[in-house]
Amino acid sequence: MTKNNNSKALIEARDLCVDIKDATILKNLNFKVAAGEIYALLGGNGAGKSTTLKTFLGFNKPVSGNAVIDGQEVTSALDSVRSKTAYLPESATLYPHLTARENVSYFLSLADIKKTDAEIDTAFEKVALQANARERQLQTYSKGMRQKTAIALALLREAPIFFLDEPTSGLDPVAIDEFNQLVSDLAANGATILMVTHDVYGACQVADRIGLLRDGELVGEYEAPEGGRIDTEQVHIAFAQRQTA
Ligand SMILES: Nc1ncnc2c1ncn2[C@@H]1O[C@H](COP(=O)(O)OP(=O)(O)OP(=O)(O)O)[C@@H](O)[C@H]1O
Repeated sequence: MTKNNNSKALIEARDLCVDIKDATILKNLNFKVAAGEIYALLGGNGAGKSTTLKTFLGFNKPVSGNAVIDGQEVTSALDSVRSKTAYLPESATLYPHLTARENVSYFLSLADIKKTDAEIDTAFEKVALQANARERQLQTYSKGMRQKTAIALALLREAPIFFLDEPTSGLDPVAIDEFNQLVSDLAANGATILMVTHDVYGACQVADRIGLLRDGELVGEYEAPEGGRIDTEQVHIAFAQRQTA
């Protein structure tokens, strides 16, 4: 896999340093995610995954270095950057008492985006959200179905860049496979995806590249071979060593 070699970087950490309450959390973080690439930032508890995501979402201001999205520094071009990005938190922040269709329509109207019912149905079809579920309140949904709704919304917003926070935690194995397929399809259609996770196996299944994060530093990068996957055992060993080093 060499997607990243020729494509423009849409997500980039450049010598990124972030402090939280006087503690240095991210230490000179450098990585690039190319257009159409799936990059998994893998790390144990407290490694700095959420801090990295929050920095790219504009909630943390770097003390030095840059978080750059599509060539723009996040903190100085927040509105522009946010219009290009979709964020899927660990628990989707949609309204439980609204149906999937109502949720999507409501959030689109907030963003002043007009879509027809047919276009909304096309998005639901792309994420394989069954027709008979679309008019049900989200409080009756599984986590996998809520994620599908959130991704359908992102597709309708035409956001080309996705940030996924522990996307497969709490999903059963079938839902994980389905989700990974959906993420691969998104990337195949041009989406750029940064996911943070502590799931070595899941990251190796879906990512084009993995960055191993430990104690706020990138300590290794792994790339899938052309047409293949990143070797789970190699990453698992490195992950375990890094945890105990
Ligand atoms: N609001 C905060 N106040 C104090 N320390 C914080 C705060 N947020 C994060 N930290 C610290 O920053 C470090 C990185 O946390 P972060 O949440 O980014 O890690 P993570 O890799 O996402 O971990 P997890 O997998 O447990 O969610 C940790 O040591 C954490 O205690």
